[in-house]
Amino acid sequence: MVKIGIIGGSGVYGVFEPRKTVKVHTPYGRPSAPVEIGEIGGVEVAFIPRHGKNHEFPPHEVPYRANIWALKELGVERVIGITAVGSLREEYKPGDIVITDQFIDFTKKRDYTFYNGPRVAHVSMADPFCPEMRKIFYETAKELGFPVHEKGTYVCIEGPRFSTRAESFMFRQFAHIIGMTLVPEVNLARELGMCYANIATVTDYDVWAEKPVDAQEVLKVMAENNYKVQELLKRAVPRIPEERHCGCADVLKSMFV
Ligand SMILES: CSC[C@H]1O[C@H](OP(=O)(O)O)[C@H](O)[C@@H]1O
Ligand SMILES: Nc1ncnc2[nH]cnc12
Repeated sequence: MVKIGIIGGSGVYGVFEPRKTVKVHTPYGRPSAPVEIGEIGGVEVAFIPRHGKNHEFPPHEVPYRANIWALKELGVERVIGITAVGSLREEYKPGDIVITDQFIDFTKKRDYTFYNGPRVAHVSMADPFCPEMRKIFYETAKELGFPVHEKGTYVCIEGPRFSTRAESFMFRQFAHIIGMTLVPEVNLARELGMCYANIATVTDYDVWAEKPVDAQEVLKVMAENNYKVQELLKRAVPRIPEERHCGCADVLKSMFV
């Protein structure tokens, strides 16, 4: 069984040489791409490029439910989501890594749940990210000498457009970073009792700063910083204990009505 799943974001395609590729069909359709199975530091890992093999799914059309379901079906218990984010604060600089600890949802029309009835669930999202994986990623990034923030609140917008200046000024009152894909990936993982950690790479200052953000810049900076994500995964993934001690799956005991 593959216990660790990685969902790669903009500019992150292939974090290892796949040993095999699996086509998975789910009740929610196909995932963004066939799931690649390979190894990182001797640990078996499954990988899905969130936007598809050729970046064909925009953030609001990513098949989030199929991606999470497919990983669950393969045995994954821990999901690592890699994202490119804009910065809402001076001190979160392009090239920095953020081990996100909270999010605020400004998306508008996605499939947020596996439980649309007759089974109804209200999942707790007070602490959305796995504390065990967050600690490992933060400590490993520091050890590698990468600029890393132990915490950060990610505001997730619907996209695919970037924010207006007025929106950006509003968002920076209460969040540190901004992106378009964390929701509903993180809450869907939790609904299936999986751990989720977010490794965000800052690619730009959002438009509260002088120069408007553009997609080419995001992809260019992400490509330049991709090696940090690769190194971090290589060193951190083998440190993730096989058995979970985090309590992320405990929500399942109390979420059903
Ligand atoms: C290419 S610019 C905007 C795009 O980049 C981020 O993608 P991801 O989170 O998958 O790395 C952002 O959320 C937008 O989808
Ligand atoms: N400034 C930004 N706004 C939204 N999503 C992003 N992804 C990367 N940079 C972004």
